[in-house]
Amino acid sequence: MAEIVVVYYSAFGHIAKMSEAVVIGANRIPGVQARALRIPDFDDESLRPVKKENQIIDEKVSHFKLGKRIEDYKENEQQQSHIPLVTMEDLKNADGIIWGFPTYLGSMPGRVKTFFDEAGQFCTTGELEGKPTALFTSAGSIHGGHEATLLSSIVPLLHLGMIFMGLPYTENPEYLTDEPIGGSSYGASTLAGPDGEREPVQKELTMAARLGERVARVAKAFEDSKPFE
Ligand SMILES: Cc1cc2nc3c(=O)[nH]c(=O)nc-3n(C[C@H](O)[C@H](O)[C@H](O)COP(=O)(O)O)c2cc1C
Repeated sequence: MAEIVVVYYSAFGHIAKMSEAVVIGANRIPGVQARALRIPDFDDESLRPVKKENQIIDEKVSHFKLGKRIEDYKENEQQQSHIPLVTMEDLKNADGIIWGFPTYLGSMPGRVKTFFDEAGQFCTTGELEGKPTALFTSAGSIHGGHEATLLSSIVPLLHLGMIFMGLPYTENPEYLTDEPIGGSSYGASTLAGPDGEREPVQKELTMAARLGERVARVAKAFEDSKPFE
């Protein structure tokens, strides 16, 4: 059995929904078991990006509905509480790892970078080397940095010696479109909207599922090619 872990961070639930689709896709491959695991927010509330003192209510930023967002954040934290927290052991034991996180300032959230830094120990031990890996993200705006986030996030994965996989055109005709949807050669993505009200649409979820399927197929093939232990 090849094990796939979908490791995600999600403040408002969009990435959590995408992770469900990635798990479903990975589980389509016979002999694969996939599950989602969560990177929790910072324990220290002063480091969290979503907090009351950041929610300045002002005419200029009214389209972001910032006041409402602190309530959404708390609700989403509660809704995701049944998803187990990821550990370093989970990463070591997995045959493939798919990472999902929102776009913050055109790159990965600080909490996710901190988690990668903690996993930096594997650069020297090589325990993640050779595992297939992929990425998905979400962004408030269609021009908010989906591709910048995915591209820059490949870097730590390569430092860890993982084998990066994207989303090929031939398998994903959905992103050859003029519709305002996420998705690119670098990984799956969804739009949250400037006020966070948009939900992932079916085409984005379909691409997320295919990403899971693709990594799972390779992880299973690698597992099958290992010498009998
Ligand atoms: C600190 C912070 C920075 C953000 N930066 C961006 C950004 O650069 N571009 C963008 O389109 N959206 C940005 N957003 C919006 C997030 O991408 C959006 O909330 C996220 O995709 C929703 O995913 P989630 O529901 O899984 O948390 C930012 C949000 C926060 C809290």
